[in-house]
Amino acid sequence: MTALRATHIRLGHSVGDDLRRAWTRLRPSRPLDVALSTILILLFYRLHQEYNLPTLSTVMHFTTNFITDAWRLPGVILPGFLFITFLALAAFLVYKAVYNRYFHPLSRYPGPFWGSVTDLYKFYAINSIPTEGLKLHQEHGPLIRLAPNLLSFCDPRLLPDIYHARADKTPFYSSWLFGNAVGMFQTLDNREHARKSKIVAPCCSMKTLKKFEKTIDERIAELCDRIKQRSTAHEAVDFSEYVRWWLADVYSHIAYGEPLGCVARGHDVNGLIDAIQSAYSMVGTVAVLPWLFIPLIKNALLKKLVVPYLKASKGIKKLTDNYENMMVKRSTEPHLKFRPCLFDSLLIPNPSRESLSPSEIAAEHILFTSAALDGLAAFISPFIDHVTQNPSIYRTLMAEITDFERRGALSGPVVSHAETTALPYFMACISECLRFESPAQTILPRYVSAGGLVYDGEVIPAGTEMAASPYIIHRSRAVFGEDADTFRPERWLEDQERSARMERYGMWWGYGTRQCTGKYLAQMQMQKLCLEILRRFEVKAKDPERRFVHKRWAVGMFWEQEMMFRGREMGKY
Ligand code: HEM
Repeated sequence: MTALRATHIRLGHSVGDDLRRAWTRLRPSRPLDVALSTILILLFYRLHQEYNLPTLSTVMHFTTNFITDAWRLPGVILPGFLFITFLALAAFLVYKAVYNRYFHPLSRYPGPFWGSVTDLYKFYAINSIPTEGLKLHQEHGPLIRLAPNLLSFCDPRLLPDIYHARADKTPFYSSWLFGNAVGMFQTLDNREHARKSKIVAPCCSMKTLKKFEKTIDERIAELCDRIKQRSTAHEAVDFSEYVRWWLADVYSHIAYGEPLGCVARGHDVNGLIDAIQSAYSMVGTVAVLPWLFIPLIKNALLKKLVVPYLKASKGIKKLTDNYENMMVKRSTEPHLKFRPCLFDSLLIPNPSRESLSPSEIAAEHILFTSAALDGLAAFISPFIDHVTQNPSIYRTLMAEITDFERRGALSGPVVSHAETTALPYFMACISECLRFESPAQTILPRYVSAGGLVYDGEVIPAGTEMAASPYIIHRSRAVFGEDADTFRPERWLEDQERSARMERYGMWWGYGTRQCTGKYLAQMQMQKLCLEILRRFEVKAKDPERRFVHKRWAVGMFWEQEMMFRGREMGKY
């Protein structure tokens, strides 16, 4: 709250300073500003002439007339009221836009015009940041203003100052609020997050996850069998779709004791994947206009009237239903009752620590279901594409895998997670794909904490939203090299000191204390699956000219990745 209240602190600037600064900004080198301001002034002049409404007293006069004449002129009252409301709203918006553009404490920072006047620019920025944001940073430098109170930064040295343990998230994250509780990811307050993380994070440590490695093996073996069936029939496989089905199955198996059955049945069982993807529209909207949408969806009556008709909320409902059905199944079906599952420890009361409420546990499950699918799908699809489409990378990688097979260093039926980490070139490809693709690629905003932040001699006030996009940070030439725009795994093998620096400033798992909780689960799944696919099959794009459909949402989305697989003989080497 302190951070929020501090948003409008002016840092000792006087009105005179502001006016002078605004005046210096209106110079002919900014023709777009001058043109827009002129249009605005002309528009107001026209309104003034047309409706003869030059002063506040005239507006008051109209208002009182409308009210007193109400009983006589019912046909006029509504249009009149609407007109005045419209006028008041327009005046407020213009005032806000002018304030944001010229008098806001962040007005000195460069950036897109619309970002400097309205929060609505976030609608565009949320998905365009990896491409447009990168260009803006190249043009304007390390800090750009994406919305009146939001600065995007691309200087990796700022990461520890922004993503520190006491930093609060901003309402940008307040999406998916249809339930009564929020998961860790959407928890804004750092203390509240620490409370939840203390309880949930131990479920996701590498040591705990070891017990699910055999479960992952079972699912990998099933997927590879399916792909093999298709490959013997010389049929192309939509790999991106199979990956999503596989991820839904693995998560369900680990979290509830049995797979959903997507890979076996060859479709999105219960429409769960569609449900997750449909929720994105709401995520985007709530993230951009939290002040409008959060009260709306939290209001009991509106929630009843509006929310059931939104496609996104149907998606969330499906996720919740899936969670509830699976929990009922677990408690009633004997073969599931004693199978160990991911969040078992959350359900057992433990006097030595706090517990999560049932709705908080449900929120974590729903969050994990969607994170487990999106983040990993955004990694596995492009990984297989990068390493198989580049002949030199593919040759080097396959030579390494063959060499390890020959030496008996890859066990079966599925390679172990520990074994995957021993292949240096394979691991360099993993790091390079995390860097280059950055599955979570949108901006990840935090409030500047009390006391503000000094950067380049300038004070950025407390309460400012500061955000970095992993995709942009990973293009820093100072950290990742002059060829940061190229996919080149070798960069991870050339110089130990540089590799350590790249690790230190990499934010593929996020940065600081609020890094990805599913990191170890993700690593285990992606390294084992990718290596096993490459080890068992020769992989080619069906049409190298049209390899997939790609959309940059908050995470990268891949569809229609048609690939041809041909069985390799394992153990031949
Ligand atoms: C390649 C795969 C993945 C990538 C690149 C990834 C990336 C990220 C990133 C960048 C964040 C931080 C976002 C922020 O600062 O706001 C994050 C948070 C999170 N991720 Fe992942 N993720 C992946 C897979 C997973 C998986 C498989 C799970 C769980 C099954 C998961 C669960 C979470 C959770 C719970 C958070 C919130 C952490 C918190 O706020 O404390 N992620 N992830």
